[in-house]
Amino acid sequence: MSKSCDNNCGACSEECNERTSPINNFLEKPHELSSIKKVIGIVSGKGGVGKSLVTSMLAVTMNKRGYNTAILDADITGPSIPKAFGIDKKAVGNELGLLPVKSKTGIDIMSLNLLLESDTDPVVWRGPIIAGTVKQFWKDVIWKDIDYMFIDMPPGTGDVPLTVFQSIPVDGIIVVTSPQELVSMIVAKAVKMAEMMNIPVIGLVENMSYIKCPDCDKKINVFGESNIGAIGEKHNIEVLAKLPIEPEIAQACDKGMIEFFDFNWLDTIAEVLEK
Ligand SMILES: Nc1ncnc2c1ncn2[C@@H]1O[C@H](COP(=O)(O)OP(=O)(O)OP(=O)(O)O)[C@@H](O)[C@H]1O
Repeated sequence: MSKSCDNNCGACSEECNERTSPINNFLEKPHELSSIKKVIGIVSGKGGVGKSLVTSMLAVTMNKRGYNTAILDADITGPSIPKAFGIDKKAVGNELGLLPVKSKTGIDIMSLNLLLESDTDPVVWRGPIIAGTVKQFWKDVIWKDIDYMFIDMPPGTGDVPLTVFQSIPVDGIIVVTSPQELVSMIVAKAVKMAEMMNIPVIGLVENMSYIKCPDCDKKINVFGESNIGAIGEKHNIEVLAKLPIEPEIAQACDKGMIEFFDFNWLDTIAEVLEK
């Protein structure tokens, strides 16, 4: 029994001998026509560190390896996935459910921007509506024969990520950080949240880790020496990738060409996922 036990088993997630009622299970079933083998959440402690970019690149990496891949864009108020893939057509539905839009290389994508009339319309919604929309992307969209689904999570550890973790059976999370963040605190928070939700942390990705000198190929740590390795060790989590600051990445995203950008930074993650 936990030291702080107040005998309210209904509101507690700890398994113990004194438990009087089962742990609450808020998991939602996917659409009956969906088939999704693995669900990976991409999280970050704050916005703008490259979470959507890593989500897109992971989907591209797995798709190139021959897997049926999908992206559920749960970043409802800042959906940037359709732009990176240059998708301008809208998602449509039929009497059975909503259909994801296929990218040029065949990645299934659902994002609020694929449903809004104009992708510049702001989403001024309260938390429960946003969380409800994410649940609908899971329950009402027909995700056919998906080997790997990547969820671009909203940044932070607030209400919406919590609902996503409770309602979607996430197999593991990948934490994206950047060196200028308060990495140690951010990673600790993400790891603790994952522990509370019983979700394994697959590994860490350090984005904007360095720039490569165009003349001599030397790696320059713009934000100083990274201590992501030590932080990973402290929490027993592997650092799976370090991405450089690369203007061509930003350009590929801006032009909607991320699928055709040549990179291999995430191959280690692909191998871990395949295992
Ligand atoms: N390594 C990089 N090199 C160059 N540009 C990058 C890199 N990582 C991200 N960017 C650019 O930075 C911007 C923000 O990235 P992104 O949208 O992936 O962040 P995010 O963490 O998902 O943000 P938010 O959660 O606020 O939506 C994008 O324009 C992206 O193209």
